[in-house]
Amino acid sequence: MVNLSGAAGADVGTLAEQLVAAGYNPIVTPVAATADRVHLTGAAMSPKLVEPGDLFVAVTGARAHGADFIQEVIDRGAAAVLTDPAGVVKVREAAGYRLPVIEVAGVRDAAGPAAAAIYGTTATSDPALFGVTGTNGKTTTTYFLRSLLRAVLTPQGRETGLIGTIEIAAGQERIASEMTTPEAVALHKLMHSFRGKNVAAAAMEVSSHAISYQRISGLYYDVAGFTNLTQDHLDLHGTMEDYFAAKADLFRRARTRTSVITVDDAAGHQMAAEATGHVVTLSTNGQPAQAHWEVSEVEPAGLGSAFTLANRHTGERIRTSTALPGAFNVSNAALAAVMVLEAAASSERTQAFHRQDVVEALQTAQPFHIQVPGRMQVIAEQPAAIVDFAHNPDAMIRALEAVRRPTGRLILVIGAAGERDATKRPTMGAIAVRMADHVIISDDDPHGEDPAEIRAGLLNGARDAIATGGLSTTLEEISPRADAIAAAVAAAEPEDTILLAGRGHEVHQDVAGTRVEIDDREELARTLKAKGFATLDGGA
Ligand SMILES: CC(=O)N[C@H]1[C@@H](OP(=O)(O)OP(=O)(O)OC[C@H]2O[C@@H](n3ccc(=O)[nH]c3=O)[C@H](O)[C@@H]2O)O[C@H](CO)[C@@H](O)[C@@H]1O[C@H](C)C(=O)N[C@@H](C)C(=O)N[C@H](CCC(=O)O)C(=O)O
Ligand SMILES: Nc1ncnc2c1ncn2[C@@H]1O[C@H](COP(=O)(O)OP(=O)(O)OP(=O)(O)O)[C@@H](O)[C@H]1O
Repeated sequence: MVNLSGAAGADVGTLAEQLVAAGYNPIVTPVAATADRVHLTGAAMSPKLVEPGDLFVAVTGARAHGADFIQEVIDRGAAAVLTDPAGVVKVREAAGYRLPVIEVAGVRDAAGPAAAAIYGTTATSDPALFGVTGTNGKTTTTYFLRSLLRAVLTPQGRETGLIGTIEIAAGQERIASEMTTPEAVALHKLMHSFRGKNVAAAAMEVSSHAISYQRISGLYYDVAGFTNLTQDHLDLHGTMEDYFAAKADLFRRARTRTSVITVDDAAGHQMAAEATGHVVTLSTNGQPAQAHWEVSEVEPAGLGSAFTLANRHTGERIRTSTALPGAFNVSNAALAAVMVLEAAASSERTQAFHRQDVVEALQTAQPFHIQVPGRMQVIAEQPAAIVDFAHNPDAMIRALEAVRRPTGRLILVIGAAGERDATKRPTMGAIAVRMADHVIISDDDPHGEDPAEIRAGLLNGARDAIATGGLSTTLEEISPRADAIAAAVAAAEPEDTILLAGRGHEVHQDVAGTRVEIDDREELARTLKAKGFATLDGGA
C-alpha cells in the first residue's frame, strides 16, 4: 500500500514491493516475515540525521560509504538499511542480522521511490512542484515563482514553499539551506512536512548535480522550467554535451508533466526538441523564435523593466513588470509567469490555480517586485553599488551589461571559487577587463585551494585580454576580500558604479576549512558610509 495518509510510514515488505513496482530488484535479508513487518517511520541518508525507526539509506561516494557508519546508525535507532552489495557486506560484518537490509544495485536512484513510499509522495500529492534548472537564473526564477504562487494561493488560505541555494521555506518558516537541491531522502521528507504545513505549491531549484546524483528521483514536477545553458560545472560533467544531457533528464515525461523551455539560445532549442511530455516554449530576447510565448514591448520601469507576454496561438497579451535590474531578469520573470500560467492550464491542478487569478496577479500584484538576496541587490545609488552572484562567464557578461551606465566608471571586484571548474577562471578574468574600467581580482571561497593560485588563473586571462586587446583597464590584485571592497569604494566617485560579483548572499568564506565571516552587502554598506556616501538601508 502506498502511504497516502498524513503520517509518514511504511513497512519493509511494502517498501520492497514499491521498489519492485518502480523497476528495481530488491533483495531483503533476513528472509523472514518479521523483517517484512518492520515498520519504518522515516528515512535518512546522512548518518547524523538518523532518528529511531528510520530507514538508513547507505550510499557510496568519493569520501566514504554510508555503511561505514553503521554502528552510529544502529545506535541512533535505525530500523532497516537500504544499500548496495558492498554496503550489505559492511552491515553484515559490523552488525550481523540485527536489522533488515534491502539490497539494490543503484541506491541513490532507489532512494527516491523508497523515501516516496515512506513519506507518501505521489505524482498528484501536494505540493504542486515547480522545478527550475539552467546554468543561471534558478534562484531568481524560484523567488519570482514563489511570489506569484503566493499571490494566487494566499487568498485561498494556502501556503507556498521554496527549496534552493539561499533557503528552504514553508509558509513563514525558514530553514537554512546547505545545498541548492537536497538529497532525495531529504526532499521527500520535506514534501511530507510541506503537506503538514498546508503548502499547496513549491518552487524548487534543480541543480545539475542533483540530477546527476539522482537527488530528484521519485519526485514528479507539475511544471519544470529551463533558463539557459552556458559554461559551468565542467569539473563534474566533463563536457558541455554531458552537462546538457544532465539537465535534459528533467524534461522527460516520466519526471515532468509540462516543460517550459526558454529558447533564447541553441541549447534551449535543442532542449525543446528533446523534451517529452507537454512542451511549451518561451522566447524573451526579441528574436523570431516561433515560440508559444514571446516577450515584447520591454520598457524601463524604475531600475527594472515592464514587458508584455504574448501567446502566439491564443493572442492573449499580459502586461507585467520586474523591479530587478538587467534584461536577464525579464527572462527570469517571464519564465516564472509562463510556468504558473501553464499550471493553471493543466487539468490536474485546476482547483488550486485559476487562470484568471494568475493573470490578475501578474497585472496588478507586482509579484516580481521582490528583492532576491544577493542577486542584483542595490546597496547605494551614488555611486551605484550592487552585490550580485555572477560567478561564471555568462552571468558576468549579463551582470556587467546590466549595471553599465552611460557615464561614470565601472569598478568590479571578482574572485573564483576553489576546487570548482578551474577552466572558467581565465575567461572570467578576460570578461572582467573587457567590460569594466577598473578590475580588482580578489578571493571567493578558496575551499582547500591556494587562493593566490586561483587569483593567478583570473589574472592570466585578464592580462592576456589587456595585452591582446590593447585595453586601458586598471587591474589590481587585492586580498583579503574586505580590502578589495575598501579599495573599490576608495576609488569610486558618485557617478561611478561598483559591482561586487560572485558571492551574493554568502556570509562567510571557506578558507581551507576555516570560516571567514564576510557579507559583501554589509561590508560594502559599511565602507560606503565610512566614506560619507548614502546607502539605501539609510544613513551615511
Ligand atoms: C559532488 C557532489 O555533489 N557530491 C555529493 C556526493 O558526494 P560523494 O558521492 O562523494 O559522497 P560522500 O561524501 O563520500 O558520502 C557518502 C556517504 O557517506 C556519508 N559520509 C561521508 C563522509 C563523512 O565524513 N561522513 C558521512 O557520514 C554521507 O552522508 C553519505 O551518506 O554525495 C554526498 C552525500 O550524498 C553529498 O554530500 C555530496 O555533495 C557535496 C557536499 C557538494 O558539495 N556538492 C555540491 C557540489 C553540490 O551538489 N552543489 C549543487 C549546486 C551546484 C551549483 O549550482 O553551484 C547543489 O545542488 O547543492
Ligand atoms: N536568466 C539569466 N541569464 C543569465 N544570467 C543570469 C540570469 N539570471 C541571473 N543571472 C546572473 O546569474 C547570477 C546567479 O543568478 P541566480 O542565483 O538566480 O542563478 P542560479 O542558477 O541559482 O545560480 P547558482 O546555481 O550558481 O546559485 C545572478 O546574480 C546574475 O548575475
